[in-house]
Amino acid sequence: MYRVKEIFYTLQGEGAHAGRPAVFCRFTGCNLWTGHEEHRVRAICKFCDTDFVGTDGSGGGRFRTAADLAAAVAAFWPADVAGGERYVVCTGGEPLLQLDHAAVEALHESGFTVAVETNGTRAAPPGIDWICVSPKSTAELVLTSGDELKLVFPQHDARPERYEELDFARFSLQPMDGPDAAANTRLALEYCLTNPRWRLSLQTHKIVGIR
Ligand SMILES: C[S@@+](CC[C@H](N)C(=O)[O-])C[C@H]1O[C@@H](n2cnc3c(N)ncnc32)[C@H](O)[C@@H]1O
Ligand SMILES: Nc1nc2[nH]cc(C(=O)O)c2c(=O)[nH]1
Ligand code: SF4
Ligand SMILES: [Mg+2]
Repeated sequence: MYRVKEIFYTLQGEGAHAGRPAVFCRFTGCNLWTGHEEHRVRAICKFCDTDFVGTDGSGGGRFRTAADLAAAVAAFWPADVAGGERYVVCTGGEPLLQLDHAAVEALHESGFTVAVETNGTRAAPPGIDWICVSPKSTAELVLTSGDELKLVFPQHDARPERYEELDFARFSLQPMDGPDAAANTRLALEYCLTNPRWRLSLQTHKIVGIR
């Protein structure tokens, strides 16, 4: 059984694939925060910008099999668009609590290239086409290689230097959204200017006002 908060079609807003049309499949639940505001101060990850509780979002639900999940995702890829690769971003919550090899295979069989946004604390099933790891605070990192390491910045207990020798093809620094978003954007861009292995990742979907 897969529990999904919401499924929607939009542009990938962040990181190396920003601007790319994608179906987002947001899985319910996370191992670093319950998702309830009253627990945020005690959570390992305290700055989450996302509601991942329940299965009540648009396109959300409980899907019994991998084929059911893939069919639900495929229903959001517009039928009337020509060209381009079908692309799905599995996120959450923490997608690697639920995404397994069967789901990845079923998504491939439905014609999708499969990307994942993960906090990196759980192993990934084989076959994922793009793994973006976003380390959080003191949480132990299990996924130490992948396609992109996208660090939310600044985190006093998760500094960029700790990750920059890991085996990732791309290093992205994403300003922490919240009350200090403007100052954090300034800090992130200044860090990239002085540490050119890192590239600035803006949450462009928020800038243009889409999901
Ligand atoms: C909501 S998370 C879900 C996927 C996974 N649990 C993770 O943390 O990577 C999706 C992306 O949003 C980023 N994110 C969450 N809260 C943020 C915030 N306040 N500012 C900037 N990025 C944030 C995460 O670091 C991650 O890259
Ligand atoms: N447009 C858009 N791009 C995104 N990239 C990562 C997101 C996420 O919440 O995982 C996200 C999101 O929520 N919306
Ligand atoms: S790990 Fe990801 S989903 Fe979980 S609380 Fe942090 S940002 Fe949100
Ligand atoms: Mg988001």
